[in-house]
Amino acid sequence: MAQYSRVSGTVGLITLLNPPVNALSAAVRQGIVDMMDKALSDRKVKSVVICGHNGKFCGGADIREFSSPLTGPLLIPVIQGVESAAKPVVAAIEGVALGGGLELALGCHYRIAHSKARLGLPEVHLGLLPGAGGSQRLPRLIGVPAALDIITTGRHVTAAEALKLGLVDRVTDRNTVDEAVKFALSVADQSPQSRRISTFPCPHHPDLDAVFEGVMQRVRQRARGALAPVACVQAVAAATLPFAQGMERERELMATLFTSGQARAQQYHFFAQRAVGRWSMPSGARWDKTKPVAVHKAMVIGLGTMGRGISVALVQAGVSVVAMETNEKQLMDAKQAISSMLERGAKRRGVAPALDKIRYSSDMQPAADVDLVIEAVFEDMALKKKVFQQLSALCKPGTFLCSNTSGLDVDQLASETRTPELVVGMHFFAPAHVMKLLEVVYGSRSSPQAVATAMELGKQMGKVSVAVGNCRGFVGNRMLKPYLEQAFFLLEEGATPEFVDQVLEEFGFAMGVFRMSDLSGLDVGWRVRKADGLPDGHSARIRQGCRYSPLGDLLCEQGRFGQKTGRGWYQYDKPGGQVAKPDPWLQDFLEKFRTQHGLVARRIDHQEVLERCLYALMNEGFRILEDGIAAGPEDIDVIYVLGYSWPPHRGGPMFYAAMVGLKKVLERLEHYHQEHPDIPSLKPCNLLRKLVVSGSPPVQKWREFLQKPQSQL
Ligand SMILES: CC/C=C\C/C=C/C(=O)SCCNC(=O)CCNC(=O)[C@H](O)C(C)(C)COP(=O)(O)OP(=O)(O)OC[C@H]1O[C@@H](n2cnc3c(N)ncnc32)[C@H](O)[C@@H]1OP(=O)(O)O
Repeated sequence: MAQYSRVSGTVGLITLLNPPVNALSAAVRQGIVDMMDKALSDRKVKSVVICGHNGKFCGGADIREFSSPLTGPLLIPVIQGVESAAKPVVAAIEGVALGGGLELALGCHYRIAHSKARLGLPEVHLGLLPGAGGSQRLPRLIGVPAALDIITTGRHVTAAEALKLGLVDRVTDRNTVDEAVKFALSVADQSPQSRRISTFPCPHHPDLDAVFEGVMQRVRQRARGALAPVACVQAVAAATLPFAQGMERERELMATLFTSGQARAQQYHFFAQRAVGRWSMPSGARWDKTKPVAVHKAMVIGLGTMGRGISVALVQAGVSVVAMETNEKQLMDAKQAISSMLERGAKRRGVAPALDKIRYSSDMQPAADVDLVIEAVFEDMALKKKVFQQLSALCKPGTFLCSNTSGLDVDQLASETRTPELVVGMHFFAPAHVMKLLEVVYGSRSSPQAVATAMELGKQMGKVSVAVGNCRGFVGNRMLKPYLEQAFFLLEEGATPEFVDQVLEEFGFAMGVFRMSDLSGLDVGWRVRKADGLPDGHSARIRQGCRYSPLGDLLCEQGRFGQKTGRGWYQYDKPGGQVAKPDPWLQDFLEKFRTQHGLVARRIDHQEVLERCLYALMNEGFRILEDGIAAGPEDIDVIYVLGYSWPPHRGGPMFYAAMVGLKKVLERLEHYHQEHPDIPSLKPCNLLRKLVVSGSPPVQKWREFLQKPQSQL
């Protein structure tokens, strides 16, 4: 809804009221219409101010309403009503003006923003475009290139930048509503006619065609098959037409996006990112019943790539850090690398680098005086255990002990300490100061407070933290295993790395499975597999009675560790080179391998690559839910979109399974399992069967079919 009052004698003040972000629900839209009528019919009122309740102008259209039939007045005529008002209307922008919120502000005749306000049109992240006139008014106000940038990236603009761009008329550090009221008084006698953006011509640009062409090319490259970014460019292109025609084009494009599965997927992802914050543990402990401990000082042990990124992320979150590394050369290199990362980050954010927040050590002693330790040494259980033993002896009571591990048993590490309840896994993703995902892994003895503290620290570091149970590979890497496995089997059966990667990249992954393996290094998984004992000789393709592909191991034996060695599944021009080229050596190697093992190469098509890789991965996701390692499908989907480059416009693997149809996924898995009975990951899991028998409920209902989560090893 919206509230109305008359202030300073002649200013009608309309306050949008829909906590927490004053989203433009049907009631708010109706409120704007009613309160505008009131202000316009009140003869004492000479000008109007629109503001938002509780320091937030407006977070945009109410996204929750998108999934049900529309009620109440439409946003476009509501904004047109504001723009065509005969009395000047001023938007008082505090907090955020996003999406429909900014579109409403663009319908006002003046915009006053608080210096800390953020403005933007982030609809592209929801699979949409600014469809309430935003794609037509913004370019008219600030020009096509700036509008294209804001609309296609969906980025938030600071008040300072907004002023520079001409998006707002004034920025203030004072009370924004008071300033807007003063401003409204000063313009009360002026006609709003010349301030209606819809009447502006689109500003001239010497080579608009080249601008659109360049942006469209960039957008298509980045979009990975997403429709919205392309539609955003098309909508802005229509701003060169008369306003009414541009609006019609905006409407057509919006209608296509609105009904697309992509918009549904991206809106699901929006809410899933928020849902994972409401974590729970097998004991019943929950996010809203557990208070995290504030972390002021932390120690990072091991300054390889991960330790450096973690240190930077902690410092940027305002935490004092002791960064520790025993190897002198590594320590020196890390100091330099961390300082320059901090300097670059500070420059980007327009602040001073917090170099004084970090100090370095070559021994463990400072651990005695910190609130939390993140161990980030090499992924080796014996080494990590030793570190945890030392920490247990050194740390003051109450210090949280966290391991940055990508899949090792957190319970084993905890058992090396006197305080297993204070031990959790914190699985960061490289580069740790950039990637948004954090898996927080609770062991069987982790206390709710340890989990709450790690979750909150992750949030403070700008991450989306997902609490997961303890099992090999946790959620992300556990699901990666059957996916990789299928890719290897497909090579054995006749596919090439280039073809498999092409299919997966067309699906929307940033990189296919083989390019990704080359980038992360083939030796990492090899070392883990060797520790488990590799099969050899005639049994090379069988492990524990099941089909096993030794291809990755054989490549590593040849010193082909991927991009860093210049050779892996592809060849590169030099070690560390970035351009992957098909390698004739590999082709020859695969042919010899097939001959040696009596395999006959067959033609493998696009559908088989997609189904075998993705359905095996999804099947493992169902198992993870069944085992209680993830509390719900949203947790898995957030992990895959934010950590494993799953395309956001496909929602995540569990959402995608529901989109494809659970029945179809089940049937295809049954088919492939019949063809390959020696591959257990293709055997459909019970939860999938149960969901199909129950009529394939939507993903939002799956939690009702899950057992209480529990830690399983
Ligand atoms: C017919 C269509 C016509 C016109 C086109 C217009 C389209 C749009 O406007 S689409 C919406 C565009 N706006 C956005 O994308 C903004 C989305 N929100 C955010 O980015 C953030 O929430 C925020 C920056 C506004 C605030 O961030 P923060 O303080 O970190 O809070 P949360 O993100 O946790 O959000 C709190 C709470 O509010 C819910 N919420 C936020 N925005 C919306 C919204 N636009 N509609 C509905 N609900 C919203 C959010 O889900 C949180 O609630 P839950 O924890 O219960 O999920």
